[in-house]
Amino acid sequence: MGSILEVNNLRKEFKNFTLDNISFNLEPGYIMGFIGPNGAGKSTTIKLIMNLLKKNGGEIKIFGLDHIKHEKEIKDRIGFVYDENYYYEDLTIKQMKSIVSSFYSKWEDDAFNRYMNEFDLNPKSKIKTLSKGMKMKFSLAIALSHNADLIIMDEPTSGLDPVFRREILDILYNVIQDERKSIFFSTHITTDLEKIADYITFINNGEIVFSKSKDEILDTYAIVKGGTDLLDRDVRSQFIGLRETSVGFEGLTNDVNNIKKMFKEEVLIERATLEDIMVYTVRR
Ligand SMILES: Nc1ncnc2c1ncn2[C@@H]1O[C@H](COP(=O)(O)OP(=O)(O)OP(=O)(O)O)[C@@H](O)[C@H]1O
Repeated sequence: MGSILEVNNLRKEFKNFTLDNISFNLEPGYIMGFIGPNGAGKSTTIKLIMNLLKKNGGEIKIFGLDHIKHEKEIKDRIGFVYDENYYYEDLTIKQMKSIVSSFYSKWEDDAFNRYMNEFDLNPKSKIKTLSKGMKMKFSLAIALSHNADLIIMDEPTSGLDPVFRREILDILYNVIQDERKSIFFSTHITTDLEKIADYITFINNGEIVFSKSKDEILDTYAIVKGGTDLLDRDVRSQFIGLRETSVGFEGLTNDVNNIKKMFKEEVLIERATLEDIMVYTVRR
C-alpha cells in the first residue's frame, strides 16, 4: 500500500513569511507528530493540506490522489480537528451533528453516541455553552465517527486537562491498530508525542529540520555535559546548540556515536527529549 499522505516541495509565500521546500511522507498505520515553535508554519502546512489555503508550489497527495482534484472524495475520508471552532454557536450538539454527519458517506451514529458518553457530553447542550475542552471533545467525536482513514489535527490536546489528554492519546492509539489508518497532528506538548508518535516532523522558520522515526531521533540525538576546558572551536562545531555556565557546558548533538568516540569518559551523555531537541535547535 502507498503513502496515506505525501507532501513534496510544498511552498507558500506570505508577505512576511515563506514556507518552503516542505516534504514528508506518512504511511498507513502510523502516527506522525508535527512540531515547531510558534509561527514555524504548522497551521499553514495543515491548512494547505486541507486546501483551505492556496499553495504557491509543490504537490500534496492524499490516499495517492491530488488533494485539489479529488478534494471531495479525500475529505470524506479525513477526520479533521482544527484549533478554531467552526460550528454554529446557537445550535445544540445534536443539531450540529445532524448537519455535519450529512456530509459524510460513512457516518456512524453509534460511534458518535459512544463518544458522547465516553466524553461526558450532553447532546442537548448548546455549542456556545461548551468550554474549550468540551468543544475539542465534540470536534474529536465528529472526526472519529465517520470511518476516516486519515485523522489530521491542529493542536488537538491544547486546552485539555492531563486526564483527558491521556484518554485522547489512548483513543488515537486504538485508531491506528488496524494498520490502515494514520494520524497527523501538530502539538506543543512533546511528551504526548514521546508516548504515541511513530514519526516526528519538525519545522522551524518555514523549513523542515527533519522528518524521521521517533526511535531514530532519540537514538542519534543526545545531551552532552562536560567541563568548559574541553571546549575549543572544533568541539563547539560538533553541537547543534550549546549552553555554557561558569562550571561547564551542556550541548545537543545529533551524532552521539561521534561524541562518544571523541570524548570517551570525559563527558556525561544523556538521552535528549523532543523538547531538548526543539529548544536547542531553535535557539542554536
Ligand atoms: N493569512 C496569512 N497572511 C499572512 N501571514 C500569515 C497568514 N497566516 C499565517 N501567516 C504567517 O505565517 C507564519 C506561520 O504561521 P502558522 O500559524 O503557520 O504558525 P504555527 O507554526 O502554526 O504557529 P503556532 O504554534 O503559534 O500556532 C506566521 O509568521 C504568520 O504570521
